[in-house]
Amino acid sequence: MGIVERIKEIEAEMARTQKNKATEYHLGQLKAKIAKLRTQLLEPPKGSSGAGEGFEVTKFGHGRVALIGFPSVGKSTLLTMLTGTHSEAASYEFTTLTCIPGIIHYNDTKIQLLDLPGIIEGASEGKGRGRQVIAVSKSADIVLMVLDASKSEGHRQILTKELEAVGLRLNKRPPQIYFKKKKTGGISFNSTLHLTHVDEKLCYQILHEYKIHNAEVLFREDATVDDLIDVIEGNRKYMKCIYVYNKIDVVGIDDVDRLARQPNSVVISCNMKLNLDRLLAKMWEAMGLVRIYTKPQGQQPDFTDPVVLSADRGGCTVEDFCNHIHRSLVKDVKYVLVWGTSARHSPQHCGLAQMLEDEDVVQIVKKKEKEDGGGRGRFKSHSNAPSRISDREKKAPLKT
Ligand SMILES: Nc1nc2c(ncn2[C@@H]2O[C@H](COP(=O)(O)OP(=O)(O)OP(=O)(O)O)[C@@H](O)[C@H]2O)c(=O)[nH]1
Ligand SMILES: [K+]
Ligand SMILES: [Mg+2]
Repeated sequence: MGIVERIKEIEAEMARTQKNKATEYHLGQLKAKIAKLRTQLLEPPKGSSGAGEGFEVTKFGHGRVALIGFPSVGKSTLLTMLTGTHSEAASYEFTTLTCIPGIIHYNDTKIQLLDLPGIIEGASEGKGRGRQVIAVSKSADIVLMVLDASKSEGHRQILTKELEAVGLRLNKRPPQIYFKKKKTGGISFNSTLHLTHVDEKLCYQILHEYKIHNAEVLFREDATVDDLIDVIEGNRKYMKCIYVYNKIDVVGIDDVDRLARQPNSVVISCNMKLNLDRLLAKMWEAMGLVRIYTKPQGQQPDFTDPVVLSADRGGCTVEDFCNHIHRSLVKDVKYVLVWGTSARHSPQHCGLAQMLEDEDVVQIVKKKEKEDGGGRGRFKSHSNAPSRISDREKKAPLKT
């Protein structure tokens, strides 16, 4: 019997089982069985390479965003509008059959946007090109779930379920459970607060299902069986997702208003170019990118080509900034001067551990060089010491 049939059979058994104190252990065990089967389903078929033909797109730019949604919601239309790339759009379903990348130029950065084939219910079990589409979306930094505003009820839940079935967790953070497998010593189960979903016995059952007999488990929140399974599986990806309700030109204003008020949601119309800038701003915020402008010694900062760091990938300390410029730079750095919101005063002498913030200006002072214009106090004499520069001012050359 195939894995998918096995999963269906267990789900049917769970649906038939009365939910009560006595059966919760059995149900918990069935959930673990399904999670294990789903992980097996995810393993790429023996000998296959990654996501399959037409889906191997190399990463490019400062971040990656994947367009996920049912067929004909407007994904390709949106990519064509936001990037210089044309992706075929048409009213029939499955117009797009491969992954088509475009580049969004935004805030001095390049963000790779991926158009993908529409996915349908059952995608996680391999329906259509679901498995490849979802594999590519897992490689992105954030997901834009594109929905047809005129018929999105239920679609959002279905898509969320399909993505969760392959280990994606949208707009969630990892459960606060400390879990460590041990060589010996049996299972130690502790919690820092009263638990209402999981008790020691259920935890043992779940661990037993994974043939784990020695482990340390500490619940730091009132987590559920699903949370515990997620922690044991350890292969979940926690991603931000923006719900993009497209085609609001064919929807009543009160429905549009209701959709717009939902968290992590944006309402747009590609056809009427409505609200696309708001979508870009929400996307930018979700990406959490940090632009650092370099200021060469004795010169003005270069505002055209920032070093772009990301809190999710690598981090935003002065050290990350130096490593981004080149690996061997860190050892020559005596300290750096920072202007901007992360500095208490401008410029501030900082070390490698200083966390940088978006639009900071950084000047590196190397060990052998002396500082620009003498000591800290004397630097003040340059009235043009850059502080937080607004976009407008950036355009006009700083007075020297
Ligand atoms: N009314 C309206 N129609 C739109 C809008 N955006 C796209 N469409 C239409 O919706 C249809 C589907 O658009 P596509 O961009 O092909 O949708 P898709 O999600 O890429 O479709 P697949 O590639 O098949 O998954 C096309 O006829 C578009 O012209 C919109 O804002 N309003
Ligand atoms: K289409
Ligand atoms: Mg398309």
